[in-house]
Amino acid sequence: MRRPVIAGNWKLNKTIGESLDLVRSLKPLVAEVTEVEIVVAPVYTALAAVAAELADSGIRLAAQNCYPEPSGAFTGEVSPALLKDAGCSHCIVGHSERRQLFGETDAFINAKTTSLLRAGLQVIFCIGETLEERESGQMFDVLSTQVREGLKDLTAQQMNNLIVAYEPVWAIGTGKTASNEQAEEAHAFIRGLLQGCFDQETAATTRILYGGSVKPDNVDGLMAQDDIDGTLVGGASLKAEDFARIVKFGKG
Ligand SMILES: O=C(CO)COP(=O)(O)O
Repeated sequence: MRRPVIAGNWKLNKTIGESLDLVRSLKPLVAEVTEVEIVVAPVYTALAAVAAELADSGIRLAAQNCYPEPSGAFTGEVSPALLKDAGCSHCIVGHSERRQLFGETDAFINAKTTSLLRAGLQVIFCIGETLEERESGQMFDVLSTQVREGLKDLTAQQMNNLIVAYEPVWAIGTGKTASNEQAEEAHAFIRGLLQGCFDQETAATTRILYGGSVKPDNVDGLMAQDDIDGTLVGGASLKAEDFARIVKFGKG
């Protein structure tokens, strides 16, 4: 049984005060939900304040990025241990915005993933193809490379602390969600890749989230798919009511 995960990636949005307002609104709306792992990812500067606000809730805290080195002359960077110190249990890596805007490679994402796992954090590992890659028939090759290179040298045991997020780049922030069938096809393929890289049990137990224009009105169909174990939500996670509805998927 894979426990569903609904994660909100707030990206570069919200002051500390606005972040606190959002979690204060969210907490009572999802207080009864126990069967879903709920995660929110504010900006770095709001992490510690949000962690304190979440202490009496089951909602978990993620960072949106990290740097793989533990300390040293890396101006402007934040290590996994410092994220843990700020109250994070999770960290997102490999988001397409970081791959595209900041030139992050699979090798760098692999270094971050390894470092986070060593520090005892849960990793939300993002992959996904662009529209051009999909339309030119490269989607499966792209996903395969991202999985193989990004998860290189990890053990099956480490995979217990890793969640994959499939986010087709063409569906992010565009309002164009992948159809249920398109998403399921990619998720089933990714599960097959995990079996090839690790073993059958790892493939069967790893949660694979879908991300890209997830909204209250499309989450139920996505979550009804066999290989979709949760969602990574951008825009709709910035409104407490919308995010709470997504957390309560399938309950109309
Ligand atoms: O990138 C995303 C989550 O990481 C998805 O963003 P949107 O839900 O705004 O499309």
